[in-house]
Amino acid sequence: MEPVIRVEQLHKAYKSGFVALNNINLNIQKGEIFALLGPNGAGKTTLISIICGIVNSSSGRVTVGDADIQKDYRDARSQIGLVPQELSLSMFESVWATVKFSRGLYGQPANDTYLESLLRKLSLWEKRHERIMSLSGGMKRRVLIAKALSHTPTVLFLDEPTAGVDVELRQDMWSMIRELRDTGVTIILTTHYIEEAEEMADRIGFINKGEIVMVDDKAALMKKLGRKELTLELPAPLSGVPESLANYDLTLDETGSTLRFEFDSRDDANPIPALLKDLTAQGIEFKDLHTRQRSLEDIFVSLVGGKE
Ligand SMILES: Nc1ncnc2c1ncn2[C@@H]1O[C@H](COP(=O)(O)OP(=O)(O)OP(=O)(O)O)[C@@H](O)[C@H]1O
Repeated sequence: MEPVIRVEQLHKAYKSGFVALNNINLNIQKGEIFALLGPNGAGKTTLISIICGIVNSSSGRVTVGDADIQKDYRDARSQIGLVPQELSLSMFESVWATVKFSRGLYGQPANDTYLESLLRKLSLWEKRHERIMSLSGGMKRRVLIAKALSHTPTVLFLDEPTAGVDVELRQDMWSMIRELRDTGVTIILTTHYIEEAEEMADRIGFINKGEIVMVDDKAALMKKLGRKELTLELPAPLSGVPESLANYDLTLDETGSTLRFEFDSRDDANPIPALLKDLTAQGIEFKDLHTRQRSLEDIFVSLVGGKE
């Protein structure tokens, strides 16, 4: 797949001197749903604001398609739709007028046929004559998406699309975003809900303190999530993992008293009995043991944990 967005060595220091982005490199593939996951203040909004041309970078390069966001600003911007975090709508306007006006802002010729199909796709067509103020919160969010897509962009950014929305509306947003992707729009969403990234994304990028700490396919992450960890508390510390146990994925903590064993819980054969037998044969005893499933949250915490 070819990248539709390329971010190279992107650096952002705000006027205060605060470094919000530290040499970010990232490619977004055409047609994917990419979730940018990170805690509050990680730099998610700064990153998408730079790509969308709202905030200037300190250094580095971003291209959308073949357009450089600084040199070919208009071209780059015309390929992007942005759904901001806050509801930013004129409450007295009708749905139709709002969406039509947005398209005009991009200097695009009127295309009522396209706007009709867009409003139908977002289940807004029946509401087109209603004023924004009379719509429910969910419908207002749909109007924001319609505005962002009014100039036929190929890439849609959604900044925290379901922050503060109830469970039902969240499910609704998720299926709508999937439908948009199925029509060929590349989707980039920021979220601090791990569940949202897990549910929606083809790929997930973890950002923390202005750095991309990992980018991976969701499938690869789920494989890691399929892993279980067995922890054995030993009565007497070991100086190292014995050679004869090298074929097990074992790690010893720094005290030598906790032995951890990672294994794939989806394998039919459970490796724990064999390991315990081999430990006994080595004369290694344990006073306690427990297992736990690795979660996306564990992976995230282990990635960002050392950076406090
Ligand atoms: N205009 C600004 N001047 C100085 N610092 C800023 C400015 N805008 C953002 N920051 C700081 O940059 C860091 C990254 O902010 P950003 O909004 O990009 O994070 P975020 O990951 O989107 O967080 P959230 O999930 O809370 O929206 C934060 O520490 C923030 O305080």
